[in-house]
Order: sequence, then structure tokens, then C-alpha cells
Amino acid sequence: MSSCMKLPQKLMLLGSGELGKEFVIAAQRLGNYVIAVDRYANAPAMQVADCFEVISMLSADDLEAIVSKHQPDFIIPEIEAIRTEKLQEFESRGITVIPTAAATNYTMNRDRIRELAHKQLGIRTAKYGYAETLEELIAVSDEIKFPNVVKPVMSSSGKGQSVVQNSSEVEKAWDYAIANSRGDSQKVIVEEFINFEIEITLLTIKQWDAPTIFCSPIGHRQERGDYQESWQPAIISEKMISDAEEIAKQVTDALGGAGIFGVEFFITKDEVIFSELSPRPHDTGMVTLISQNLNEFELHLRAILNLPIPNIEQLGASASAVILASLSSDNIAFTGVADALSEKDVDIKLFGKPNAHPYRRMGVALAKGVDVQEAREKATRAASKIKIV
Ligand SMILES: Nc1ncnc2c1ncn2[C@@H]1O[C@H](COP(=O)(O)OP(=O)(O)OP(=O)(O)O)[C@@H](O)[C@H]1O
Ligand SMILES: NCC(=O)N[C@@H]1O[C@H](COP(=O)([O-])[O-])[C@@H](O)[C@H]1O
Ligand SMILES: [Mg+2]
Repeated sequence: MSSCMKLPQKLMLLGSGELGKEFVIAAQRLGNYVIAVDRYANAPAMQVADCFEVISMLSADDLEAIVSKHQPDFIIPEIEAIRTEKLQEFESRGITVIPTAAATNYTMNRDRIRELAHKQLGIRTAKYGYAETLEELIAVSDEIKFPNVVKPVMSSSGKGQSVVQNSSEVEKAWDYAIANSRGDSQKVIVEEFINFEIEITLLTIKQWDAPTIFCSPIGHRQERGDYQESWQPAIISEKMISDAEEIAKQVTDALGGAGIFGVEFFITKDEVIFSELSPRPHDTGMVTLISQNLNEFELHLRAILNLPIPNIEQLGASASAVILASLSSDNIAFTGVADALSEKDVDIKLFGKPNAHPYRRMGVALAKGVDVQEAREKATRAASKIKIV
């Protein structure tokens, strides 16, 4: 990748949610041209992009049509559920796919990245197995033992995921996983339940012509497999940080290319266990909108465009807390924003999603505090003041 690339570049973003929206804002600030793509109109990133397309990103024909029309310099996936084989074809035609087409293929399904990390690279993960029928799930659950976690191999934000306590719950977990699987896969992964002390995201920036660099680890808390709050810095030992960095470097080197990765780990009393990674900004990394001199979206952009990242400065104890919908509606208004913003060092981002359904993430509250505890309390308090009406 040339270090004297001209700007603007033409960027096609596949997936236009809240993470894409912040990425578009970062890209626009350096004057780039962005085509935002998603399965529905008026998605968050479309609202700030130069133009948009509504297609099925799992359709090779739909992808071909928009790529031929716009001729982007870069294709930047924002979600997993994309026809990644087609991305490989675009890459062979000279379009840069971020981080690489092969990486998007590895990370689209949980089984591929797990095989890469565990079998190929020998990295410690939770014990796991796969099933493609209920009968197989019953058998593999007995091997993994209980409690375990069942997830569709293609899903994100905890969709279709359940913690299974005993054999009587296996069938329910199968039905739930299959009903909530994205794309065309009918396969689930069963993982040993890890009783971790904390889980972290290590934002890892892989650059074209410069060494891989890391952000300070982000701690997070999840419910129903979906993130509720995150904070930075996560308090873990220097040894654990360097172990996690080493693993993140190993996996991202195997995937190649450039961009930011959100590498997820479970931290137990004495172990760092690799869970999964996003080859793109991470939802828990939204805390960097307040906690760093360069947020994860700006870092992704700089890495993609081969722009220098001279320093990443952590600005002190910070936190994020999600604002979730509680009802279904396509006529959305928020109350409590003024109240939430009345506290010092608090910020609110509302994503502008055109409709709501229970647990859909509609916004995020951000806060700084004297310590992580205070930052978390402030972010959670601010988020709780916002009501969707
Ligand atoms: N094996 C496990 N043991 C204990 N907890 C787990 C396990 N697997 C998942 N979880 C919990 O569920 C959360 C979501 O799991 P995971 O990251 O695999 O799903 P996801 O759908 O990819 O989420 P996202 O897309 O938001 O990263 C984890 O962050 C963790 O809190
Ligand atoms: N954990 C992955 C993640 O947070 N992805 C973010 O959520 C959006 C989908 O939201 P939606 O389901 O509300 O449309 C995605 O487009 C991305 O921004
Ligand atoms: Mg995850």
C-alpha cells in the first residue's frame, strides 16, 4: 500500500449501523467519499455518507451490481453476514478489501476463526464442538458438559446464543440458535462455559507498513450475549496484557491486511483465553469515542489509508453504557437527553435507527470519571435517563 496515497479515496462500507456511522464521520473528516450499504434504508451510516445502496449483502449479484456501479477503491465490511466469496473475487480484481477478503471469510463464521486460532495456531480457547442437527447437539453437549454456551456459527451481538445448564435445555437452545442464525448456515458451536473474572476487548491496529499497535484493554459486561457497558482501562496485570497482545498479534498476522480488530478474551484468575475477534471496530470500543485522542474509527481509517498513527493517548478512566429499546416502534422519539447531558463529562450518541424492537441498541452514553467505577456509574446513570417513546 502506497504511503503517498492521494485523498479522497472512494470507500464502500458494507453494513451501516452505529459503528459504520462513526467510521463514515471519521472518513468524511479527511474528505473521503463513502457509499454506505445495508439491508434497509436510512440505516445510521447512510445518514452521513455521500450516497447509499440497499441490497442483500449475502447476494453475490447484488454486491456485483453496486461494485460495478461505484467502482470503490476500498471495500470495508461492517458486519459479518456478507457473501465473502464474492469479496475474494473483488480483491482479485484489484479492489482492496479490509482487512483482507480471506480475513472476512475466516471471521464470518465462528467455526473458521476458531479452527484457525485453536487448531492452526495452537491458541487456548474454551473447549468446543459443533452440531448441525439436534441429535448432534445432544451428543456434543454431553462431551463438552454443562453449563455450556450454544451459538449459531453465523450471528453477532449474542443473537441466537444461550447458556445451557443441563440436558433438558438442549432442545430449546437448538431451536433458538437456528431461529436466530444469520445467513444460510444451520450449524451451531457449543462451548465450555468459562467462569471468567473479567472479559476484555483488545483493540489491535494492524498497519500496512508499520508495526501492530494496541489500545489499552477495554473491560466489558454482557447480558444475553450482548454488550451492556464497557470501560477503559480494564484493570488486569501487565503480564496478562502482554499475553493478550501476543495472541492478538498472532491471530491478526495470520489474517493479514490492515485495519483495527477487536480481539476478545476471557480473563480468569490465571489464564488469558481467546474468544473471538472482529476484523473491524468493536461495539465495546465505542468507549474510545470519549477515552482516547484517536477513537477506534479514526484508527481504523488511518490504518486502512496507510496514514501515520504517531501516538494513541488514553485520556483516563472512561465508560460507555448502551441505550436499548424496550418496545417495537417505527416512530421513535427520545426523552431525558437534557437530563442525561446535565452531568459533567457525559456525552450521548443516538444512532438514528429508523425503528426499534426490544433490546435493539439505539444509542450509547459515554462518561469520564475520577476512576473506572465512577465513569461506569455516570455512563449507566446517563443511559438510564434516556427513554424511547
Ligand atoms: N464460552 C463462554 N463462556 C462464558 N461466557 C461466554 C462464552 N461465550 C460467550 N460468552 C458470553 O457471551 C458474550 C457474547 O459471546 P460472543 O462474543 O461469542 O458472541 P457474539 O454474538 O459474537 O457477540 P458480539 O458480536 O457482540 O461480539 C461474551 O462476550 C461472553 O460474555
Ligand atoms: N456486535 C456487533 C455490532 O455491534 N454491530 C453493530 O450493530 C449494527 C447492527 O445493529 P442492528 O442489529 O440494530 O441493526 C451493525 O451494523 C454494527 O454497527
Ligand atoms: Mg463477541
